[in-house]
Amino acid sequence: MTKMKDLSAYLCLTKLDLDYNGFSEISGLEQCTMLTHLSLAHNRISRISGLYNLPLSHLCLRGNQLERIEGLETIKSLQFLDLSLNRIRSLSGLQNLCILSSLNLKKNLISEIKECKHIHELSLLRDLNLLQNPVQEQQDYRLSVVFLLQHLTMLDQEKVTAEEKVSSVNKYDPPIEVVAARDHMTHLVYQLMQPQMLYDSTLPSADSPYPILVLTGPQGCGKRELAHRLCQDLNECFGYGICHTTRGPYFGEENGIDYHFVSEEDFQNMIHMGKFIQTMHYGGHRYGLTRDAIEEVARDGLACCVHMELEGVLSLKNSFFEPRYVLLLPTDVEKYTGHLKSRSIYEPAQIDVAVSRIDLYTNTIEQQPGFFDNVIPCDDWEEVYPTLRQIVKEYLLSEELKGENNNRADDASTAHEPDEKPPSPLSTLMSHFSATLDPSDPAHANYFTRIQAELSPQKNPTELASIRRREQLVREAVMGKSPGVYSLLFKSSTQNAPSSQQNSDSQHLEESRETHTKSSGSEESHASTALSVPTSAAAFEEQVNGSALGHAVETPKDHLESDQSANTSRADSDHLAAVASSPSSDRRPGSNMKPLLPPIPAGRKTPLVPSMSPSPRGSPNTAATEEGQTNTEQ
Ligand SMILES: Nc1ncnc2c1ncn2[C@@H]1O[C@H](COP(=O)(O)OP(=O)(O)OP(=O)(O)O)[C@@H](O)[C@H]1O
Repeated sequence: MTKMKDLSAYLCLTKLDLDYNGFSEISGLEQCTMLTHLSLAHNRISRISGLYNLPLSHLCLRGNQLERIEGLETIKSLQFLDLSLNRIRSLSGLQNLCILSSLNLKKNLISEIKECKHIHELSLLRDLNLLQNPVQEQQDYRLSVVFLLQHLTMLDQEKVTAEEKVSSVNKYDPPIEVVAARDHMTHLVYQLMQPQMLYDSTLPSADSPYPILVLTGPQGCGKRELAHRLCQDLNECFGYGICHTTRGPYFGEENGIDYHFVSEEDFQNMIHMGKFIQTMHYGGHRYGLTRDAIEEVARDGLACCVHMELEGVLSLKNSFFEPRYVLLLPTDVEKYTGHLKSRSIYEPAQIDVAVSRIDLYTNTIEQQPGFFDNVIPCDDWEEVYPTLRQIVKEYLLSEELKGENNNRADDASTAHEPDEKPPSPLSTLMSHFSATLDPSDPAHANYFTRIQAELSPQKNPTELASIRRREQLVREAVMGKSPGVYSLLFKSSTQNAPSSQQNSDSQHLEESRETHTKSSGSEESHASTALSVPTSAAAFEEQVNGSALGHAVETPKDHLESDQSANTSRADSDHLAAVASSPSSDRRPGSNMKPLLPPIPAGRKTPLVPSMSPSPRGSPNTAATEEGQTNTEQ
């Protein structure tokens, strides 16, 4: 048949199959108000019409000459639609079919993934077939469609798996945790590809994490100013960690003070050089915290204070650092918006983003109690800084007091208890940084596993030797026989700044070679060296020489002498430093062999091979020697 007949007389008709005819038009069905199933497959229909208000639930127009989807808007009851084997290019025309659950568009001419936007709102759509359409050639076609149509359970006759759904979301709209994990992974991989360095300055104590204070919160909440102010105010304790950014400086900002302003290309290169600990995209620019930025502060014997957005915090939480996080949260949106406007540097869209991100922070507080160590509402600018200062002071003071008590206790009784250690400002900060962690919190599991490992009685002979030596010196200090070495160590002075592995190595060599040479030495050198713990490499040397335990029982006098000897003439020191840093030097048996991984003191998360190559910041070895510094071994 080539023309449809008038079927008005069949009012109760529910199913009609007219496949394989020659119809070019749909007609004669207007009165069939009970018709739910209609099949007109393999005809010559080029336009959908004549179906107005029919109660169809199943419609098949397979194998016709359709070029567009039209005339279906009023068929609200449609659930199964087969338009396969046509010439359809767009999915427009389907958007009103709110209970559509199955759509077959196999063998059509759909070429763009973006066509899915027309069926994006069809929340009951479960089965979509786009097989043999040009769109299949598009890169990541399946993942993109799964992402755009998240209710689908079947795509192209294949089940959509849960893994596919998760992957698609992680690819196209990753949650911030995923972004942070990827960011961390990227930097870790690039870092591992570099010659490895031991960053002694961030490990002033093997027992505590290096203290970092992170001020976080939405853009323009004042955290940067607060960080600067805190570092000025408590400059005995904190140094400002300068991040890198690809954005240009605002008026009044200075390179190397507010940020290191770098080009996109430089930033990218730095990523590839494994410089960053974390990075983040914000407002079309990149921001990142480098290992060197932290090192710079740590070498001054200070805790590092940085500011960053939530994504940065998440990324940092994946790293081996264990900062304290203080959230500065605007609670009065109007006031916050007003403040952002008054800065006159933000576009309205930027302000909207910043304001909308408040929810990110509040949700995090609600969903992950304890995620931030402290939350300070930052609506009242007069009050914020004193509050922050108070919190930080409380950390410091309470720990200082605790430290004093420990000292006294040490004095009175711990001469026989070598496990007690007196605190230093930085170490008290560190101990506080670790003191309030909750062991039941999975976020801190890693930390506690590590602490557990550190508390383990199984220490190797070298570690024992190191611990005993420190304890001995501490007892001396407490009894007034030597200066308060712990308090001297972390003062903001270059004299006490810890040094690199290579430098420590050379120092140790110097000590070991001149242990019995008496020469005059300054107090600083004594203080600094007295605190030393053998470096891994030095420990290795001790082991090679079979003298690790010998060191363990060496007397304080030996120490004094070796410390003094460490401060011998600069020429000697330079020479030894050069020898120590020279890969070909014959400084210990087997030193001409491939470097062997020495034992790592407990508490180090990353086993690092001491590098013979100069540090990116210039050879700390040389620098330290030039400054006539003595070394603090870790
Ligand atoms: N390394 C980093 N990682 C994550 N976020 C960062 C980092 N460095 C800076 N940020 C944050 O990126 C956002 C944009 O920084 P930018 O300096 O451009 O903003 P701002 O307008 O000066 O606001 P603010 O006063 O909060 O710094 C700020 O919230 C800032 O704290």
